[in-house]
Amino acid sequence: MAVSRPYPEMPRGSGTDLKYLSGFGNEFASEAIPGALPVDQNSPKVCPFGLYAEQLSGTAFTAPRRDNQRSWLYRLRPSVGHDHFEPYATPHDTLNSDFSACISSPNQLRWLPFKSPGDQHDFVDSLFTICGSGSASTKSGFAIHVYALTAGMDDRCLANADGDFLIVPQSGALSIVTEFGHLEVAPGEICVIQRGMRFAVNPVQAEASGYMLEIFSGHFQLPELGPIGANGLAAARHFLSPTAAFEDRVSSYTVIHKFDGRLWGAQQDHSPFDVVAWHGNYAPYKYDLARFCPINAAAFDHPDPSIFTVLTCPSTTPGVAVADFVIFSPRWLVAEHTFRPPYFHRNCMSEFMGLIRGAYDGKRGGFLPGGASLHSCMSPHGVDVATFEAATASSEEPKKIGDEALAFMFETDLVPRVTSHALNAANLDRSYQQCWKGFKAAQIPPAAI
Ligand SMILES: O=C(O)Cc1cc(O)ccc1O
Ligand SMILES: [Fe+2]
Repeated sequence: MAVSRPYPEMPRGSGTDLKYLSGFGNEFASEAIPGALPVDQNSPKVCPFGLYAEQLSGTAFTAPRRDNQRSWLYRLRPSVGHDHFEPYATPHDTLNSDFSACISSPNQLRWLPFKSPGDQHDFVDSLFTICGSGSASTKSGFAIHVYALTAGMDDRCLANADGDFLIVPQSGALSIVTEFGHLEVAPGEICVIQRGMRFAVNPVQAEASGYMLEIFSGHFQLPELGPIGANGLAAARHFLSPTAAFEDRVSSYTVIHKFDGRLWGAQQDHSPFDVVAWHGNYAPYKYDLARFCPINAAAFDHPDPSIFTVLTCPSTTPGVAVADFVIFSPRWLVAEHTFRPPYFHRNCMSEFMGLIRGAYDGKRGGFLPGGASLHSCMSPHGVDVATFEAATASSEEPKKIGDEALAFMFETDLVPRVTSHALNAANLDRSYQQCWKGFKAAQIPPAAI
């Protein structure tokens, strides 16, 4: 059994003793100081210790009860206590939320591992958008970014008014400070920081890099399980939200605010992480992908990858996602008389893939940890020649895709447009097509014609 850590989450070897609240979408309550949380009501005339009550709404006030998300934060000072927002420039200008001027390419695209830009930079300054669709201002669409940071955010934080971030670390653990408390997220884990929440990302070691999906509409939810039943895939209890933690620190602090695709910065004279207690169902969370319980074919044929969906952001069309987060994690392949790797196909959805570690069973070479591929709507793709030949000659024995392999896919119904800096990047694999050259044509015997 790969997962042997005690439950709930215990300290993770980096000197932290973080405690988490478990469950997906629960009504949580947490206080860093006993008695800080008003119990009978949300807005007392005077809050305990003179704290300020503030609501953070993640859905419209009138959203149906089952979808409604909001939390109440009890803080040392109201979050409005900052100076004017001024435009905030990043050194490389590689963050996009408007894709109208970007190019949608039918070409199969692949990138070798993304490297950090070289100079010292933090999470925000390192953001590099690869592709996306729609726009933040219409609250529709998504963006896919990579990050590669070599510095902490010091006295700076980010809040994204444009949507939710799903962060997928690839190398280096992240220590994430949020208004709700602290999260530590290592490669093999993911975290979600929703719209509006202030947070700061710091590397636990010297560097960290990874991928990030941003959705401009809605929120992630667990996929329906249908005939699978009540259990399987990601279990709600394995999602972990932080416990309240605060600092009362006077400092020259910059609040960076991403709004309608642009970054703005405002100064304030204190840390924004001053929430002493909170309650509600709108809170960041993390999830250890090792806890995912995959379902797979037990007799024959290759199922569609939707069986590996961890989280989905639904569109308004039933069964169709703005974006799904899907993983290809350790599991047994046992299907008989079956081509076991991913089949050749053309998909009405678009597929962005990344590799956290190891090798992906659909590609023998070229798809590397920290790299990425994009197969857009109806662009044909599938295994390379070497993988095809090995799979058609392989034995019928059960085969384990072991702990060393972990790939993921962001699958979207929208058409991704690729930024010019991603299309012109030095690490774009300009010979990707070559991996599909050399398939021998099937031969129909003349007698069969
Ligand atoms: O293209 C890919 O590698 C992703 C994928 C995996 C799979 O098992 C079936 C279909 C599919 O698109
Ligand atoms: Fe695919």
